[in-house]
Amino acid sequence: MTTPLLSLSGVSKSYGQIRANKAIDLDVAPRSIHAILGENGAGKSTLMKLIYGVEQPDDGSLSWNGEAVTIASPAEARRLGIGMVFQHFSLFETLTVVENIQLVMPGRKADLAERMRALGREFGLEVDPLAHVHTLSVGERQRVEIIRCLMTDPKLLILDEPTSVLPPQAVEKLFETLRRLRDGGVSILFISHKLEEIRALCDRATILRAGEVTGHVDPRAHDAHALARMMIGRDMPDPTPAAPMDAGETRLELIGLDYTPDDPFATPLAKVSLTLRAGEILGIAGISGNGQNELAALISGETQLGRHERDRIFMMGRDVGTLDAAARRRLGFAFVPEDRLGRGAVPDMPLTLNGLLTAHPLKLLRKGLIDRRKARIFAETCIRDYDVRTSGPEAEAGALSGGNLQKFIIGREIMLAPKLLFVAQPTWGVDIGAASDIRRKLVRLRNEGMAILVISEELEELFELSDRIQVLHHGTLSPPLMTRDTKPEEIGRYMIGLKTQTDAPLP
Ligand SMILES: Nc1ncnc2c1ncn2[C@@H]1O[C@H](COP(=O)(O)OP(=O)(O)OP(=O)(O)O)[C@@H](O)[C@H]1O
Repeated sequence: MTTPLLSLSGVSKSYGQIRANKAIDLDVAPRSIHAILGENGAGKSTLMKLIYGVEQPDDGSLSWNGEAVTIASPAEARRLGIGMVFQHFSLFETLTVVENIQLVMPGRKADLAERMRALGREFGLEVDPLAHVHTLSVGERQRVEIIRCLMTDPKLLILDEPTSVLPPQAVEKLFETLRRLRDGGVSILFISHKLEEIRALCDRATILRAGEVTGHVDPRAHDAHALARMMIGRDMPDPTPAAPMDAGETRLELIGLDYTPDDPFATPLAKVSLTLRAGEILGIAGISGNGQNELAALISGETQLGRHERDRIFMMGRDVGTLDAAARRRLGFAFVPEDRLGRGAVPDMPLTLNGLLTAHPLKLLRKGLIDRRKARIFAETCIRDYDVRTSGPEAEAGALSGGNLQKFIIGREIMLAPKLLFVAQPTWGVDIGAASDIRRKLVRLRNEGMAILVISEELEELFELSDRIQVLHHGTLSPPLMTRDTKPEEIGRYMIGLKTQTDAPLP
């Protein structure tokens, strides 16, 4: 048997009472693409942090090419030949690509640019080294991050949910790159919740459940259902069907909304119109960076229109364009932002107080003071009903795994029983079991008469959820398309701009 490139034996890590990794054994073979699979909170990120030297194991040992090692820091990991591409990019927008590389790597600009181009050609990672980062698409930024790692000549590359930020075309390209890297002698550890992707890409998979390894398998030999069962220990439920509904009252209306942001890197919006009624889910498709953030800020009230701008944004029949977020919430509006830790929650506050952030109108305050008992019951209910895996309501939001925090925030907003719910990327980073629960809940709420607006980059998700879909491209919105009469390819044509706002939808 060939010596594994990396081998973990009996590795454990606890955070206080939580045993995030329990006696993990893992061998990563040379020249392999190895998936790490598991529900939210199963311990995947913790394991990667141990391998990259961000955290130290409490117990167990690691070996690299057959020799025992201690990886005391990320710098040490890089010296060994371990690179990590993070989910959140860490590039400076106003610098060029090569200037960003220069920050972490010695060398003349011209030489670095040449090495970048050579790596780009070899691995299909084309990016112009002289381009400013703010002009790059998400896919290109990710390529820069990967190139930056490759310049240190790693033998093992760790990618934490790299596809969650990419449009479908870019995913295929990334896979091509990863296969070439493997063939060139690099091993890859790949974390993803998307089982079909793992089956298409990876030669091996290790499955974690509640911090423990529950299996090492060849993912190509099992279908997605079987993998899901190993991960969550049960079968996936079927989706809830949408009940036929009569058109209800209009709860959200945008009429010819134009918006020119102050930020030169933001996307202006032009003539955006949509109507959303009670008992309906409207999906907004599109590749990120086409105005999603700007539109979300205008609808949520984070951005307000100038005083002279009237009759552009209506909620529950009221002109709300100039109202702030709190005033819109008082009308029965609730919002789950895409950015969970920045806008959705305060990381170093316990869940009880994070619940209060938006749920205080549910009489969780008494004479201006927090009613601790009620606030606690609210957080406990949310944790129970939305299957948030955490030590309890006093846990800090920042200590939850990404997917579990998402479940808490969605639960908190739904518990407000809003008339109009707006969810950006409802299942980002959420495992497949929890994602299907969230979708079923949204459809049930729609069946009960809630109006729901969903922004998502995942077409499959929008097709499962939405009654109608509109596509955002370069700050303009396509006409509404009835989901049941529309094929994904047609949405795809709007996504890349082959069809435009003024083209009539197909009959
Ligand atoms: N800094 C921390 N402090 C306390 N608990 C933590 C910390 N980091 C992780 N945990 C806990 O360790 C467990 C494993 O978390 P981890 O982030 O490794 O899961 P994950 O499998 O990567 O989940 P996800 O798919 O949601 O990202 C969770 O219960 C989490 O709450």
